[in-house]
Amino acid sequence: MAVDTQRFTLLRRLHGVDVSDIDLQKVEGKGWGIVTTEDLATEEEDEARSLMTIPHELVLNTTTVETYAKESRNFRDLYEAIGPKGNRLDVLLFLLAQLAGSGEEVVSSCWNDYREFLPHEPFLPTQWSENERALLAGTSLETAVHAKLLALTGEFESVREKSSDIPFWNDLLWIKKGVKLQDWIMLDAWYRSRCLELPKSGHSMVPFLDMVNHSSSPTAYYDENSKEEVVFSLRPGARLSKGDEITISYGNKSAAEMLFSYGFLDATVESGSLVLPLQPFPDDPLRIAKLYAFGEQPRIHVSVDEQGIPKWESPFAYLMCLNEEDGLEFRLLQDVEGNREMKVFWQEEDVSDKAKDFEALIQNHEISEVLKLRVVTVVQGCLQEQLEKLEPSEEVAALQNDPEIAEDCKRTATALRRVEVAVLETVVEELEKESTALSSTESVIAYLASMEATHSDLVEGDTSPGEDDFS
Ligand SMILES: C[S@@+](CC[C@H](N)C(=O)[O-])C[C@H]1O[C@@H](n2cnc3c(N)ncnc32)[C@H](O)[C@@H]1O
Repeated sequence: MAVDTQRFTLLRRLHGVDVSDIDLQKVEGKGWGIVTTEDLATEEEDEARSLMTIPHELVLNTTTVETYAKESRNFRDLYEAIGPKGNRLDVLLFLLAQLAGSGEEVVSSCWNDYREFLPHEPFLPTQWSENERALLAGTSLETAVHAKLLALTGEFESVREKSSDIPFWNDLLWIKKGVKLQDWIMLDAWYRSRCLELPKSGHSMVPFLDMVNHSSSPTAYYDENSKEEVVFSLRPGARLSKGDEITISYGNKSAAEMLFSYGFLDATVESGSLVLPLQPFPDDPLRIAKLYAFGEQPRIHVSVDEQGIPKWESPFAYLMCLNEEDGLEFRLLQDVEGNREMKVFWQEEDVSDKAKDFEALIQNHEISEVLKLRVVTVVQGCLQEQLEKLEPSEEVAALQNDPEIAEDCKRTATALRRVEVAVLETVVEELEKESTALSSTESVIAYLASMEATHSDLVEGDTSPGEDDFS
């Protein structure tokens, strides 16, 4: 048995983690993984067969960090100085304290020792070098990774500034340990790639369970029992031979999300999806009101399922393509106390709580097909623009041949580009069909004819372009 796995076993026993018929092992291309030490089989109707039970005390989330802050005065100083908090930031602070190894007061649970089993080499795109990240140009990850790095830099600066006022942490983190932005990015990568959603404890990091790799056809799952222990069990109907890897599902995520959060693409998945940002028309006088009423970042979701069926969805595109002549109106109403509130009206009806439902709201409009055609055209234009961006530039082609760049980054970036192009091309084709069908409806033909007539009247009557020529 390798020294690493012996140490892992010791640590597991020391912290009361029970296992049966499984062990830790290196798995080709995946780092560590969990494998069976016996042939294992369950029938569909069998009771769940437990493979590992992890005590609740080892679960790391905001509750455990809060408890820990009560016990450790030094950590409490740090914890109270940094805010606002949330599960992720709390856990990152805890891991930062562990990373700094701040002595007796900040040694807790198993995380101090467990850290050595976590990946220290870069594996997420946020950890890639600048040139490696440039390989993502044109993919939906390009802006996501850039935005995440900006956010991480801001967060790190804020932690540094606030902790520098506390002599203990200033000395330990910034003088003795010389913690760098890259360390903070690594802590974020650990959290993102190892955080699970437990049914009772919520988003948590769970040591030992976090050694299980992902598969789209998983053989195991996790749960919490009545003692809030985390139980890792074989799925009903699973059949494994001795030495086979046991896997769970990390969720049904797009290729970009998998690469962003876990650093790999699942080559066995035939379906694909992606999310693109959508901007309102820059010259739309209602654009600010529309963004405000919509209440979240406008996006286009596109996907192609295992059967090759394309789908697209963009609630904002419907709102974006409507204007006052169609019956859309924003009113600022004031209550008796003088508070002002913006309300959205559609054909005189208050639809303020339905700003994401315009696809349904336009159904009964007399020119609903015209309105739908506008949306289809806008979405199609955005997808086509993204397809152009996905054409590998000369710079990307040169980076693909650069021996300094990790092969893994080249491979995954190329695979992501291929998946996104395939999804976009299929959805654009579908939109083309929808556009053709809508363009041949009577209402669209009549509408376009009336537009043309109005245009000709204007041109005929307009002999001298003057101050009113806005063309
Ligand atoms: C929760 S950890 C699993 C344990 C991990 N293999 C390790 O060595 O620590 C998640 C990470 O495992 C790797 N991983 C999990 N499933 C994988 C898969 N199907 N293919 C490639 N890598 C995988 C990725 O690096 C991912 O970020």
